[in-house]
Amino acid sequence: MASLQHSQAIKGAKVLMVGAGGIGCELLKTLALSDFQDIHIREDVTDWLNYKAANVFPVMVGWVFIKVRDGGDGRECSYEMLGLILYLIDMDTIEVSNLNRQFLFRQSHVGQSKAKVARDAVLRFRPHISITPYHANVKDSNFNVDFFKQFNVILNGLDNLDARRHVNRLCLAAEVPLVESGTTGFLGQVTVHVKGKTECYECQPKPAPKTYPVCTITSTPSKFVHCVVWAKDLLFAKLFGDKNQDNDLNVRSNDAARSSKNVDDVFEWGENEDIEQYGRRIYDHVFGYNIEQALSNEETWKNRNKPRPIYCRDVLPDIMTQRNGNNVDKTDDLLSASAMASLGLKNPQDIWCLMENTKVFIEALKLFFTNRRKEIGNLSFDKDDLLAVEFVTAAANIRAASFNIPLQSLFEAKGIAGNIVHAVATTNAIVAGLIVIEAIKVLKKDTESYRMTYCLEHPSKKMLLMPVEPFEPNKSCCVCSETPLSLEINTHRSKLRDFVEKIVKAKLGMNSPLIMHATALLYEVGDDLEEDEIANYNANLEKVLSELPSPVTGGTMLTVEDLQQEFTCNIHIKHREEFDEEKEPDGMVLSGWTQALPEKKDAKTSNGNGASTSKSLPTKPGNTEIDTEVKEISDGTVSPGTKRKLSEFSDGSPVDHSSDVDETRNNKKIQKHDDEDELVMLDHWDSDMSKKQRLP
Ligand SMILES: Nc1ncnc2c1ncn2[C@@H]1O[C@H](COP(=O)(O)OP(=O)(O)OP(=O)(O)O)[C@@H](O)[C@H]1O
Ligand SMILES: [Zn+2]
Repeated sequence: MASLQHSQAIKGAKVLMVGAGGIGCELLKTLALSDFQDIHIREDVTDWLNYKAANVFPVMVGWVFIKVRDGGDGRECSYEMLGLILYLIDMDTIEVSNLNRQFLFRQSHVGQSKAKVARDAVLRFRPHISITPYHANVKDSNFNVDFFKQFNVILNGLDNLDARRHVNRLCLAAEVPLVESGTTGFLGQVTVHVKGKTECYECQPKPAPKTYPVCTITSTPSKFVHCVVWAKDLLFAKLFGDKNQDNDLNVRSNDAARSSKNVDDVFEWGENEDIEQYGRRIYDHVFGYNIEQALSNEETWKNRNKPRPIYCRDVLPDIMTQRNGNNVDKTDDLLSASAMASLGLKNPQDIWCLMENTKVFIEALKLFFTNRRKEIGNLSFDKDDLLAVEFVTAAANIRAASFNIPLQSLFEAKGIAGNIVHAVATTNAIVAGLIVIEAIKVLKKDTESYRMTYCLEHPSKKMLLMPVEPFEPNKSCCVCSETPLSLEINTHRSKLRDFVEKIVKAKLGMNSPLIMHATALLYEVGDDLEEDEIANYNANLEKVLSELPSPVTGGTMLTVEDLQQEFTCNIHIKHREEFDEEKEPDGMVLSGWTQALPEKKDAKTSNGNGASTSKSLPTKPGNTEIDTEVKEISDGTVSPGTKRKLSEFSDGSPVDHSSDVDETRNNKKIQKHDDEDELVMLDHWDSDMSKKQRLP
């Protein structure tokens, strides 16, 4: 399989891998094992592969290889490593949660750099390979365009849009090809991006994450996910997060008896208040009093089932320490870190009853306030923080009980709260194989054979993979073309800070922005700035646009630049007075697409190793056949974002996004910002792009 051509292409290649997580570890192993000279595989494996479909075979490099090594039947299996030079960047250390998903890591590695451990693990079976690990963020300034220029190809195994966009821009600036990848459960994809030849990673918009109207979260939940969003973004944030953050929870109580003297904010912990008392008071406020308040608004419940208020004393009359006994040994790390452990609840897949949820709620709150007091005020929900997950699960379940919504286990709630689609190791292995295949084509400069390949969940016609010829660059992409963007904004009300935070950083993904109006520099970030410059820029941040030293008004063209990313963007400003709070929560609307359909190309599809198949993809937009939408996969990876007809390739089942969770706060809808995974799109891209048919 590994032809001389392949070997020569790999020989001496200098490759940068970004990310040593689920895909990254597979990729590192597959890369290290890929450069074999000769391979004989067991017949049963060959049969299986032939049966499954020829196009699956090449992408199973890693998988097959392991099979061969494990179960060899005496046939020869030889390979020889050539001079592959690998650089590997990952900013993370290994956590317990990585162990069962990333096969290179062991318990003893917890706390160590992922990049270094991954390197060491691979060196054990490929000692001659050169792997340079960086325990660092790829957005650090030392990984600049010059750093990127030294590589023949960049391979991404990342899990968030922000880092992906950053790498995309550096690859464009350095003119180095990028092989991008992502998986979600059984779904996966690998795409190739070569400047000027194919679309860049940002040529196609990313579908907007699901958002929920504020009132659904605060008043009328109808699904468990609504309860989780409430528990995580409102209650958890209110109790343990930044006190200055806006929060839609009702913090006032007219019930003087229950709120004692804290009538202004019932969430304030009273000085002499026992922690369990405090927990019970919060419980009664959010699950009892607030529900009664909501019920008093008759109009809301005309066509809905009424919730029932729940008070702690009705579910759990006794003080918990008495019930548990005082036998909890607080010196035991686990008992003090987990409410479940402390209460003797073992199976995370069990669905707790209301009383158990109430106990977990009170116990988790107690543990936060007794053992993690210093963190309070700075916490944000982290799916890997067990105590936080326990608290959110319990709170979501109690709310669900109140609204007559079926309760869920901690395992389920964690998946929803953390926006987790459980990883499937085989998908990662397949995707890693696909990355290597595309990387080899890139190294061979075999442009014609590049394929974007999508792993489908439901194979049909014996195909698991859908390879598609890459698209040409999108002429209206603001990243790889110079098409200006347009921004509707109230120039008399919005401050420069709003523009920087909501547009330049959040939407354009710039790290170190510089903002210019004609020749006037309005804002800049950098280590080498003088103090007076910093003061000046800080003062500008607080000014409304029309009152800046060089006023920004309707008709102004702003230039925004990120020097590290070598990315420049012109933004045409349009003044607009009013914005719809629900639909345009940022109070500004950025648009960029000229709506032109990408140029048509011949509808060539092929199998993963370049041979073509007889299947062709749909030819007309608005095809009346049932389309399956292949879209953003939740860990920030992107599949076409447009409709493709998959019916010839799959059974047409839609991609399941049920676990995509979004947040709601600040009296408005906001987009999901999972700890790693932010999916952002420019306003109005979605509606138009969802109609586009990229395939000719
Ligand atoms: N900006 C960045 N710089 C360097 N590495 C990054 C950056 N952003 C993400 N990564 C790395 O990319 C990897 C993505 O891998 P993966 O999706 O498997 O996530 P994980 O954290 O390993 O697992 P999980 O998210 O399932 O807990 C992670 O190891 C993460 O540290
Ligand atoms: Zn582009």
